[in-house]
Amino acid sequence: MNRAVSSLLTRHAARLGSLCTSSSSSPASEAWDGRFRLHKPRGQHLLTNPRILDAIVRHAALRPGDAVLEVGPGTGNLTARLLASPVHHVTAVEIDTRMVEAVTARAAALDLAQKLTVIQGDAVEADFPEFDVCVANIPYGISSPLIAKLLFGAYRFRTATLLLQKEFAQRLVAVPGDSEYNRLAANVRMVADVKLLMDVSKRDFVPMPRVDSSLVEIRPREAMPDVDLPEWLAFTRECFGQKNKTLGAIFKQKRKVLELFKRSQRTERCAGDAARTGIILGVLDDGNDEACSHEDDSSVPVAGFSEEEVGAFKERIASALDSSELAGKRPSKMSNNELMCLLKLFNERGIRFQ
Ligand SMILES: C[S@@+](CC[C@H](N)C(=O)[O-])C[C@H]1O[C@@H](n2cnc3c(N)ncnc32)[C@H](O)[C@@H]1O
Repeated sequence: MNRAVSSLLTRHAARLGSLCTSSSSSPASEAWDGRFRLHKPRGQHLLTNPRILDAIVRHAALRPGDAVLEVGPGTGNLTARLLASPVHHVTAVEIDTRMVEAVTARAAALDLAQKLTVIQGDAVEADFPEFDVCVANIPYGISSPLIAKLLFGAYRFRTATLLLQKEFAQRLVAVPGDSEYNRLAANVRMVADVKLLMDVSKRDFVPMPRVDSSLVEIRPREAMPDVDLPEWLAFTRECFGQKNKTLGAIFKQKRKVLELFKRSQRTERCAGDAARTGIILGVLDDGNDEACSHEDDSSVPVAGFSEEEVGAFKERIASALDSSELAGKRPSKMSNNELMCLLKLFNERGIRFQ
C-alpha cells in the first residue's frame, strides 16, 4: 500500500493543500481548523504549541542525511518541522486515512513531498523501513508495544525522541529504589539508556487531553547484554509481579514453584521471530505490576512427576537463591546486574522462566 497510497494521496494534495495554505508555507501552521472530527480513542490530540514542537526537533539532534521515522504524524505539525530540517527523508506511519491525506497535503504545500513517505497502517503491526532516529508524538495507547517493537524488533537506530504520557514517562525513567520502579523500566534499561528531556502541559494540545506529557529520549546501547532476552523478560515478569516482596518469599510460593517446574520440563521454547512477536505484543510492561495474577494451580498434580521430583526442584530454587545471597532483596530495589546474576544461577540449575 505504502507507495501506491502515497502517490495517490499526493495527487489529492493540491486540492487539500488549499486547506492549509494560508500559513502552511512555513512549518508554523499548527492551528487546528476543525476540518474533521478528531477521535480521542485514537489518541488524536494535536500538539499545537510551536515552541514545544520546535523544542522536540531541537532535542532530537537530527543530522543531515538522517532517515527519520515518525509514528502518528496527524495533520503534520511535527512532520512539517522534520521535513524542513536537513534530514534526508521522513517516513510517517499513520492509522487514520484522513490524517494520511492531511499530512501528505501539508508536505506538498511546503514543496517537501519528495522527502516524505506515508505508510497508512497500525504502527504496532506495520514493518518500518530502516531509520536513524524516531521522533514522534505518539498515541499514548500504544506506548508500551511501540517501545517494545523499537527496542526488541531488530531495528538499529541512534535515538527515539518520544512524547509520552507523563506518568508512563516517569515509570520508564525510574531507577531501582524509586517507588515507580517497575518491570518496564528494568526491561528497557537492559537494552537502552533513557532520559527525561522536558515536561509538556496538556494545554499545548487540541483537543486538550486529561493528562500532561513528557518528552523522553531512548538511546539503544551500543552493545547488547549477553542475556537470552525472552528468558529475561519472562523472569522479570515473575519478579516484578510482586516487586515489593523479597525474592525468597516470591520463589517459595507453592504455586510459583509448580508453575516453574512445569515450564522447566518443556523442551521447546519460543525462539527468534516468535519470541520477538511475543515481546512486541506486550510482555514488556504489565502496567500494574502488583496486579499480575496467575491461576492458583497449587493443588493440581504435575502429571508424570513425583512429589520427590518437585521437592528436588524446590531445592534447586533455594540453592540458586542461597548462592546469589539475594533472597532477602526486593525486585523493586535491585539493579539489572543483580537480577541477571540470579537468572544465570537459576538457569544453571535447569530452572527456566520462558
Ligand atoms: C497524539 S496524535 C499526534 C499527532 C501529531 N503528531 C501532532 O503532534 O500533532 C497521534 C496520532 O497517531 C495516530 N494513531 C493512532 N493510533 C495509531 C496507530 N496504532 N498507528 C499509527 N498511528 C496511530 C492518530 O490518528 C493521530 O494522528
